[in-house]
Amino acid sequence: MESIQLTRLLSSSKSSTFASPTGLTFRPSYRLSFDQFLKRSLPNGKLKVVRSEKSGNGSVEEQKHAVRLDLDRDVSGSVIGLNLIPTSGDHEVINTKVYVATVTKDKDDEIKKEKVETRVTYNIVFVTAEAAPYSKTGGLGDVCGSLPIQLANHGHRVMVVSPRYLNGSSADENFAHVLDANKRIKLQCFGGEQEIAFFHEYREGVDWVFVDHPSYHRHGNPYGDSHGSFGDNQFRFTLLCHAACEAPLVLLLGGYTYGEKCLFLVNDWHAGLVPVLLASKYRPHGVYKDARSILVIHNLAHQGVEPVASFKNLGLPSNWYGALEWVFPTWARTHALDTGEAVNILKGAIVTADRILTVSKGYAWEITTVEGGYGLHEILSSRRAVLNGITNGIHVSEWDPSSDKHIPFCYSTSSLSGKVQCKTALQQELGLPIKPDCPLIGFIGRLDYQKGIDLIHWAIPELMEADVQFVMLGSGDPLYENWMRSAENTYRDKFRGWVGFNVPISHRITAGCDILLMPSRFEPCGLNQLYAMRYGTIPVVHATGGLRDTVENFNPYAEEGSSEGIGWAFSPFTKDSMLNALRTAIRTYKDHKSTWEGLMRRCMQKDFTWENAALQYEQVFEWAFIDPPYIK
Ligand SMILES: Nc1ncnc2c1ncn2[C@@H]1O[C@H](COP(=O)(O)OP(=O)(O)O[C@H]2O[C@H](CO)[C@@H](O)[C@H](O)[C@H]2O)[C@@H](O)[C@H]1O
Repeated sequence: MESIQLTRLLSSSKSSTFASPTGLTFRPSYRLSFDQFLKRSLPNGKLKVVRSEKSGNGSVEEQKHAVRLDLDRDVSGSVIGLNLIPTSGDHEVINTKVYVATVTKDKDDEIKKEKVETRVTYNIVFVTAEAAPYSKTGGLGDVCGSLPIQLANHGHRVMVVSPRYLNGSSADENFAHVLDANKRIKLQCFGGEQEIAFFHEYREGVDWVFVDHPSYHRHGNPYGDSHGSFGDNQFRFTLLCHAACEAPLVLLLGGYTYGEKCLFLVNDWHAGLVPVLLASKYRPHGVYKDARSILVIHNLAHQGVEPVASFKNLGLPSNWYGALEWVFPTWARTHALDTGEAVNILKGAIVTADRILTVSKGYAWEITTVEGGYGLHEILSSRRAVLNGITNGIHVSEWDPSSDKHIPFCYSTSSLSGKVQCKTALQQELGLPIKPDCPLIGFIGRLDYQKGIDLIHWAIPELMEADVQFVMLGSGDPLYENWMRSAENTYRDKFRGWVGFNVPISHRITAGCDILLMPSRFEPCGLNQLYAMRYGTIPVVHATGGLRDTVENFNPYAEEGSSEGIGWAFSPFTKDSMLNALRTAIRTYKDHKSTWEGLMRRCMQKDFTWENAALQYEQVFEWAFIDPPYIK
């Protein structure tokens, strides 16, 4: 069987940068390598046929992206078609409407199936404090490391801008293939000119762009070290935002810039100055008039709040203070003379971005409530018309029990035996008694207030009375790190606490455990429960935000025993409610083996690919460009 893609350029969508059709350009899908393109004109002269053969494992082969489609004209000068040619030099790309037809042929060359879909492609610029595998402290890194690749697979031109962190550890190896882009620029902020350099790697169809500055080179993680958060984080992420606004204008990637008509996807407060800069610094000078920005909120608890005096450092016109202005309620002030005034970067992004997204539908609603809005619920409610929730996907090839290189035995729905082997191997690795039938419960995550770690702390004495084993992997609050160490001594045969951040171990725990516990106080989406399900590990979660959206409660008595549930979502947020859910899960595991296997299979069959989410993102992109910029 071979697959042929027909790509036809029909029209530009709102090509305001290029007044006449002669300016139309199209950047072909990154899924196809240049050498695989076969140019063919159809009789009407307007259709080009592009042929692609994928490699055996379905992966993409070598890609060259300095490619331009030039216009074919008839003698009168009218456009009649397109030519595909290699190109170099500065070249602006605008949005195009691409009709993609997939035709499947059998060996006798008979057409069996034809599927035609319309896609508008965009120049997308992610701005983020972390992007895996280069940098990751949590789910933000996962999302910004995988969603861009999916969008590039859909034919969009995608750049991800994040800092080039170097901390002198083996993690620096993650940047081994990142090269100096030979572009230094000076940014106006913090009382003078700050010089930064751009680095770049083109990988999996995405331009990974890194902002380099000495303040990104230090021990610790992207935000802090063992002494706490870095004191100059506002400076470090202000640089990121200024640099990200310049990158589409100044960086020649694959021979041409991204240009002004791009879509900024601004992730969390670290990137929050981008929409404020677009509105205050660029648009008044006629730049980025056709760009749009979408704020993606992964965690509202962190807002980038600093003293008012720091406003002058941000490189914003002074009359824009109001956008970032923030006054703490009286109860949150520290002393009688504290006026509560501050600058809040996330708030600035909420009031200037064209649209707002969060990482699940449930969380999109929660942040408009007093309980979930962290003081921003009223502002967020006022923008409800442009606020949407899209549940994250996961990197399904990185998290795949049938091929995971971090786990000792692979398995799949058709052969589950590897799972119990992963479990006994994990028990052995952790020095726990090897008991294949003893329910093994896992927790992976940051040890902080959000993750409900206090609930686990209070529940452990009761839980340890049952015939169970418990393993925790996490770092964060030193109080809980020390508690994990001491609990190991108290429950030698039942409890293990691994303090640290370790990706291979997180895979082994995900595969080896029977149950994954996530008692998060709030959870915008949550990825660990999705990874767990893919590995047939049943989630027990607090029914909040994305956890409630993704973990359908299993009720053995519902629907005459054929409940489609895939885990347990407990509520309210109390120790007893969590223990009840865990006891039900443990009982089901021990006494109802076939029910448990059904749960495992249903979990593993769930579709958490990025494909689903990417289509929803594309819908929101379209809406963003239908409306004029929120702040003109
Ligand atoms: N000690 C450790 N060792 C190894 N790996 C570890 C680890 N601790 C955590 N991880 C990994 O970090 C990621 C955590 O992702 P989550 O989505 O669960 O939470 P996080 O709160 O960071 O993300 C925020 O952003 C994401 C993305 O939008 C939202 O899903 C989430 O709700 C929101 O709080 C997972 O890949 C997990 O395996």
